[in-house]
Amino acid sequence: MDKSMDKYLEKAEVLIEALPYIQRFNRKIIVVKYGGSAMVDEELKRNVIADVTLLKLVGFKPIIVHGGGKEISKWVEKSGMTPKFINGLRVTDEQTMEIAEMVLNRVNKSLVQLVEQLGVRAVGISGKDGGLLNVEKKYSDGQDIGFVGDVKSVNPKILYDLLEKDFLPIVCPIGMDDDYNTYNINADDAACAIARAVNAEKLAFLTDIEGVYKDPHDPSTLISELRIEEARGLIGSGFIGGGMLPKLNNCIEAIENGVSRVHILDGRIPHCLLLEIFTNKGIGTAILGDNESRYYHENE
Ligand SMILES: Nc1ncnc2c1ncn2[C@@H]1O[C@H](COP(=O)(O)OP(=O)(O)O)[C@@H](O)[C@H]1O
Ligand SMILES: CC(=O)N[C@@H](CCC(=O)OP(=O)(O)O)C(=O)O
Repeated sequence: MDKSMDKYLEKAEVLIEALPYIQRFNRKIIVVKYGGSAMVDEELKRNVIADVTLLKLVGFKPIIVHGGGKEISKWVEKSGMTPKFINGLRVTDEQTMEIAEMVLNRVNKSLVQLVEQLGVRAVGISGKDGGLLNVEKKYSDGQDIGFVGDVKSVNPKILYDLLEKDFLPIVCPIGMDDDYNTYNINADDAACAIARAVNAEKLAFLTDIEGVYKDPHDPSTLISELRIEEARGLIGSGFIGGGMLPKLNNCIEAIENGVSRVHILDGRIPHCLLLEIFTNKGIGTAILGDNESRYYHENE
């Protein structure tokens, strides 16, 4: 055969490899938590949005829940304040809350714009819309951290309505309490609560590290499959720190509450979402229930 045909054959093989996954996830909800470095770099941002748009176009029902912590910190500093975090959560006074809401809404609409440019209808909402995220004030180890919300309940009706009308929902992590006060929610917490409420088939956290390491100082200890009990053990061992701690706790909570598979992916790798979903190998760390494998079986 003509040598020049090889690269086309390779492309065809990639598509064939994707076929069972396209069938498996047809009409299934996939929640993508988008944050960290992949949000700051414009090219990576376009890649992530292109991937999610492709998922939508091949028949999945993706929902994006985004962060924007780095952008919020930039504007907090521009306002002459110093960003402050306790256990990974932003200490959010009234002025910081105002900045966070403005920044997150702006980020939200910029993501809508990118999706729309690719020809898919997107709707950007916050947890305030349609009563999506109802919160109560959160304390961190008993400390008052201001307007930080703990998700108490999720009303997913607005998401189901948007999905039914074929929109791609894009959600920013702001919510209200019973008295209609505005709260800042950690985007991982918001994504986990939403994935649980809609019984998502998959929850993927795009972050700025390869996945979970047994030892964060040794990249050769990257974990490909992590079962809930092992994850608890790792947390107990003290090897999980920083923002990975709440992330992993959210992963455990999601699996225990009906989300089938949870993934921590390196958002710095172009098209990490497609590589995880459409290839037999998968990447990053998959967090699984006790009897699950990260690879799907023919008879599942
Ligand atoms: N065992 C570990 N494995 C992987 N990452 C870890 C581990 N312990 C701590 N971390 C830190 O957690 C960070 C990811 O959390 P975070 O910065 O909150 O992500 P994001 O901003 O995407 O939500 C990594 O960049 C890493 O520095
Ligand atoms: C309470 C709290 O910490 N809220 C976060 C919300 C944004 C976020 O989580 O953004 P990333 O996912 O990009 O980190 C914050 O203010 O930074």
